[in-house]
Amino acid sequence: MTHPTCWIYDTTLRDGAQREGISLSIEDKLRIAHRLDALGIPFIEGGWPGANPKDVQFFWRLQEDPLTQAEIVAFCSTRRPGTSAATDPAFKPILSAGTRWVTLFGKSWDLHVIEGLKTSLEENLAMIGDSIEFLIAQGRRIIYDAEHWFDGYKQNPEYALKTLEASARAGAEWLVLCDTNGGTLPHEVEEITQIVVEAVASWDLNSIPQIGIHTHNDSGTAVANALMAVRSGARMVQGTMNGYGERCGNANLCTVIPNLQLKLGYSCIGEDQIFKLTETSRLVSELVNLAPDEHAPFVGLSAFAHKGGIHVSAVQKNPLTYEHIEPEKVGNKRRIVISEQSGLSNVLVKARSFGIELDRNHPTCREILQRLKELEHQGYQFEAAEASFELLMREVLSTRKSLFEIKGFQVHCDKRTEDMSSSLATVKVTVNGEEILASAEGNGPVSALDSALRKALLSFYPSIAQFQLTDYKVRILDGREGTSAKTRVLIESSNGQKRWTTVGVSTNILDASYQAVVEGLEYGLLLTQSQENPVSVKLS
Ligand SMILES: CC(=O)SCCNC(=O)CCNC(=O)[C@H](O)C(C)(C)COP(=O)(O)OP(=O)(O)OC[C@H]1O[C@@H](n2cnc3c(N)ncnc32)[C@H](O)[C@@H]1OP(=O)(O)O
Ligand SMILES: CC(=O)C(=O)O
Repeated sequence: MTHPTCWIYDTTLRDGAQREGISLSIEDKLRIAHRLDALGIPFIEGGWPGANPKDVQFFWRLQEDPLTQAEIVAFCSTRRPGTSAATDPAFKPILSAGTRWVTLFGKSWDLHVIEGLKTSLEENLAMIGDSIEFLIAQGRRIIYDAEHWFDGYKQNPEYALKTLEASARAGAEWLVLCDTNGGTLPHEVEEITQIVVEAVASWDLNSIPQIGIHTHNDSGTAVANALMAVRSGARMVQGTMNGYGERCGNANLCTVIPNLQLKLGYSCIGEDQIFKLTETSRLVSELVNLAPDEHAPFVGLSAFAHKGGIHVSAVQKNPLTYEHIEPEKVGNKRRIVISEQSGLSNVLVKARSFGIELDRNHPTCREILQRLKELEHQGYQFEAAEASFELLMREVLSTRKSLFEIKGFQVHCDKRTEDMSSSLATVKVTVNGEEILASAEGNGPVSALDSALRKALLSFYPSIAQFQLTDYKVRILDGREGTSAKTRVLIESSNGQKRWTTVGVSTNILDASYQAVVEGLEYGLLLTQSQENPVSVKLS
């Protein structure tokens, strides 16, 4: 069966870069463009050559290092009122960008023509027509972005259609309906797109342009609007990776593509490429220096995370019970989260992931679940601290090895001047019956304590030298208690190959940190030992 094509047009490098907080270097832009190319996106808008020096150079750099399959597109506006396209200096850098395709945006809304451009409705039609004809005469193919299409159509449908007709008669191959202010709702997009498709078919043209859609997310409906337009006959969707864009963003292509391809049967990117979507989404968020949205549909870390016991129990029997697609199709994976919302099914799945086979009828399983729920009630949170949960599980199963025992610690903090503060920690530890007293300094109490513990244990466990504390998060659990509030500390550690997270809770921030640091070291040592001597536990 052949699937209809819906062309995906990515504008992350132009409209995406208009999001507050994003500033891309030329190198970032090149890396993103190549990743989108590898994902199979057919049109990639690179920027507005001439609007800034970076965008000019980006297109030149791409000429030296071209994309393999995507069309790179330059973006610009129609000529200025009262000039001619041939003499408008703005088109010079567009031509020197050397792209085959140019996207030209023009005004559809009479309000913008009169009040924004301060020109006549007739002159705006001439600006659209001249600009397109000029660029085509220079060998370019044109995508026409009808800015404020839906608002313009609602105010003055006759004039809005005239602007589209002017672009079609001048030779634009795509007419893209833009919901620039993002205020239009899905049913309106459906209805108006249908009207446009019919109108365009009724014009007497040598070649009938195709319709595209460009939506913004100000009403939270950018993706829904794009899908409705496709249902009404649009065959190009413009959007951005992770929905980045001006104000509330653009249609998120990481949501649009799987919906179109996996649900509505359109061909957007190769069937052997869609599994790269999650990886590409995360890479782009890394390059734009924004934390990935963990709850993003399809590609978020939590998109296929199951937390409620009822869900986990059912998903074990058949994933379709709580998943709308197979996560692997978009390169994501199923995760089972452990928390006070868990049932025995969560415990069994987690145990298996730790190499522990449990029988759900064994009373110890219930005991683990009860301990988990009691500790979460006290403020512990295990969903992000799976290393602490594994230690808890091993303790209940009596398989938690005693690698060291801490007899006590002292921390002394010294603040002498505004700029000078230091801490000194002393710990007493026993390992294999031998007692060690070690002290270390740090720039704060947690760092001093961590260093003193490592110092005490290093000669017994040399692998500790590889462990690093990679993240430290503190959360106040009952803020109304002020400085005597209960604190939860999450510590992420790494041995260079693996990362693990541990948790501590106390009204004393140092004690909470201490619990998390000690479990972090213990878990790291367990990992080292299990790499050297793999063990599995079976409890039935
Ligand atoms: C819907 C969209 O997202 S469109 C893309 C928006 N993106 C950007 O604006 C980012 C890049 N923009 C820029 O770097 C600058 O705004 C430039 C280089 C384009 C223009 O800078 P300036 O010449 O200093 O003008 P300025 O930004 O103050 O105003 C924009 C001008 O473009 C005009 N303009 C807006 N749309 C169009 C259009 N479709 N056709 C022709 N002119 C237009 C405005 O009327 C205004 O003209 P004016 O200076 O005579 O009032
Ligand atoms: C062209 C464009 O970015 C818009 O109308 O939103």
